[in-house]
Amino acid sequence: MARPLPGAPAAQALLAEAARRAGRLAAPPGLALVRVGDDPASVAYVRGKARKAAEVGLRSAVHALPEAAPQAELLALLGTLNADPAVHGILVQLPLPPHLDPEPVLGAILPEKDVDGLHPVNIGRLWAGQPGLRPCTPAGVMALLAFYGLPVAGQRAVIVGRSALVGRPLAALLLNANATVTVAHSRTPDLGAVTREAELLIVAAGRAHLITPDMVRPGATVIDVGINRVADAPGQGRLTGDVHPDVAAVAGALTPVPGGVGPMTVAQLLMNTVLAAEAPAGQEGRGGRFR
Ligand SMILES: Nc1nc2c(c(=O)[nH]1)N[C@@H](CN(C=O)c1ccc(C(=O)N[C@@H](CCC(=O)O)C(=O)O)cc1)CN2
Repeated sequence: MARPLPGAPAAQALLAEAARRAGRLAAPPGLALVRVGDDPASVAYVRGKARKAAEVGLRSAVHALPEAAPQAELLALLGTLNADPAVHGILVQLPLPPHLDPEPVLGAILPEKDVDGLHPVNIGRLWAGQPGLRPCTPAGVMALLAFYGLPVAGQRAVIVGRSALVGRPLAALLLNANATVTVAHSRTPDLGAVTREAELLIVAAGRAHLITPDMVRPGATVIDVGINRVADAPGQGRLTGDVHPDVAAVAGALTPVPGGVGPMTVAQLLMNTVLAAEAPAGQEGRGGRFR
């Protein structure tokens, strides 16, 4: 059976490190959490981020705009937060309502306050192998692998999924860590032939149980980033990953869903906020602290 890789102890270690470093600063790092609309999942995620921020000694504020807020109102809020020296990190919870275009919104956040790592400057720095703030879930996956002492350098890594939030930045992080990386996606023919090559298989496709045991190389490390709500139980439904539970019989190590990568996303956000607060303004590219 695969070695289970629960996220809680790894997230706890990252949160403890964030708390230790936040405590060394002259003032608590400030995090602005921006939410538009009342999507229940987004409300819950933002609430969870604010709660964890308080636990590690960060100062956070939630800015909730109504569902119909125009783009100009959101951009004006981001301008105010950019100009506030007590705000070190700004996060706009995704997805935005359909009338809002995420590209100019994410691009309006100052790169040095972009604790989600989604500003084009930070994406460019990531792909150039330069210091910068990194997207939270992919950086959380790297932290999870490091916590469990799982090798990355020299590994044949396959990512299933090419989203801007997970698949693409994770490919850059793995490359920067000297893995040999393949990105597969919904139009990859014979997906199983590609995933069976992987010593390190990371799945962020958003399709419940897409990866079955026959698609996994025996002994592979499998990281399941999928969070799918399946309506096979009364009430809200049950959460399950992109990886079929039977993969545990083939893989060498496997993250659970829930309780795997999810908690790392929030922990990494708070670490990114501490990194942003540590870097003196304008020095984030040279100081090397965002690496
Ligand atoms: N601006 C951003 N928006 C979104 C991001 C992001 O990184 N930045 N990621 C996701 C949502 N997300 C954080 O925002 C997130 C998702 C899941 C979890 C988590 O801990 N999941 C738990 C299960 C929770 C549940 O019961 O629903 C788990 O996997 O164990 C945390 C954060 C999209 N939006």
